[in-house]
Amino acid sequence: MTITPTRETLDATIVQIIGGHPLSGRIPVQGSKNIALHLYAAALLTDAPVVLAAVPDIIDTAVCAQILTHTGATVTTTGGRFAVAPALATAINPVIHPELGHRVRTTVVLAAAMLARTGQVMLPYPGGDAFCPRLIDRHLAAMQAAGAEVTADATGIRARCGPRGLQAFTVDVNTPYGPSLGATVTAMLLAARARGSSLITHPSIEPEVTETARFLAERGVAIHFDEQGLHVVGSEWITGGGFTVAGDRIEAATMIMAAASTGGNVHLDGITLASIPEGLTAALATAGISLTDDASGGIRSILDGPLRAITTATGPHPALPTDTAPQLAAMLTQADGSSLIAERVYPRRDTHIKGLRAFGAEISATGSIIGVRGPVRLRAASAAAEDIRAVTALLIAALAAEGASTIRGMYHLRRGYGRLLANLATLGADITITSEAP
Ligand SMILES: CC(=O)N[C@H]1[C@@H](OP(=O)(O)OP(=O)(O)OC[C@H]2O[C@@H](n3ccc(=O)[nH]c3=O)[C@H](O)[C@@H]2O)O[C@H](CO)[C@@H](O)[C@@H]1O
Ligand SMILES: C=C(OP(=O)(O)O)C(=O)O
Repeated sequence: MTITPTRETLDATIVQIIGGHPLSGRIPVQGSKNIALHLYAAALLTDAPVVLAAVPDIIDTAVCAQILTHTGATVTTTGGRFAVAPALATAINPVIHPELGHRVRTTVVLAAAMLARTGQVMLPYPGGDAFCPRLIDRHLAAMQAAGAEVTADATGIRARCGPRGLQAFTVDVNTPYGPSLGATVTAMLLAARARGSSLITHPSIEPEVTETARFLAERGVAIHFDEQGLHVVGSEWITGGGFTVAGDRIEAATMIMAAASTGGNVHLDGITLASIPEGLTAALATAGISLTDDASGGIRSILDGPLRAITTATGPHPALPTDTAPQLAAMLTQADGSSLIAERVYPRRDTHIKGLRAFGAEISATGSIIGVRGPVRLRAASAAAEDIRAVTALLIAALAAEGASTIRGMYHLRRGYGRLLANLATLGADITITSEAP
């Protein structure tokens, strides 16, 4: 199956940036990558067609759409609208396409939806960014708790329920790094179809979880959070209808930090301050960037002088999102003083460091603590990265550096950002996209 532009085309793409121009202006924020991907899985649970609006035009949504098609669902994507009509339970092909499933992180969540609909599923090991081992034991524990027998071998995982189908269950989705976002959604989708009332303890409260819960609740699933956890009463019929994907808080953070790294401010449409996690707002405020809701819609970033060094830590929502830490490190190369970012969601997430050093950044990793010394006058460089947020960290460094830099790794960028380069150009970035000769 071919997703366009192809991986080969994107791997051969080189982005040249002539840095040193302050970025300012007004641009739209896309629908959230990670919320959309979990809603694609939730849509597989429904008994009537679903239309998702504001889906981002990225590789991961295209891959997930093809995974859904492979299960027998009818899907169409037009201009940010994703329409899906799942196959009847008896006609679902309970196999996640091995190659496609190995490309995205939500494979195991999609598999949970198929298990919930058909009582069985086969899936490859999930993909997504490979910055460190990313365990799925809590997802599999939820499947087992719901009554499935789960077996795994080198090629993938198989889960199968007995003749009684899914039963109500209790599962704990906590991990040594905090509640698992993905496993909370996996458990929630299983519970939405299990017979009886289930309890998910220590649930994640990331927007991916609360938006998927809202999607299910609007479709008739009884679901609520209390001090015990997340309660879900299984439903025999889950209706369809429309739902809008919330704005991408990680893309918003990326644009704010890119602009601030060049001394500029942005006005972002399609998102409000309520969608920005408190930990992110606080970290930006300490660095000298305040965010406000604008009367005309969207949010504005306002830099109150030279950037300042900060000490901060990533963590589960509403703390600073781990998916913004690489971009933050790039921005802090321009801040006055020594900054520290403690990574608390993944034991190591430091794939951006090597590339940032190529620009002359003074950056170190000691265990899970990233140290950045600034302000450094970055020099133009050629650099590549192999995951979404590491690539955006390099783009930020190139925008702040004097002269012409080249960045590679556009497959990873397009996995999560639909129009980032075009938006940066709108803000005044000097960007040329070329392709390496074959
Ligand atoms: C597609 C998507 O939405 N991806 C996001 C999702 O990933 P994802 O859902 O994979 O992240 P999790 O919240 O599950 O993982 C967080 C931490 O828990 C550990 N863990 C997770 C599951 C498990 O069964 N056992 C276990 O130990 C992981 O190794 C990791 O250290 O949340 C991450 C944390 O906010 C984000 O960085 C990703 O962008
Ligand atoms: C790590 C990320 O995504 P994924 O989980 O899809 O790899 C991310 O969005 O930063």
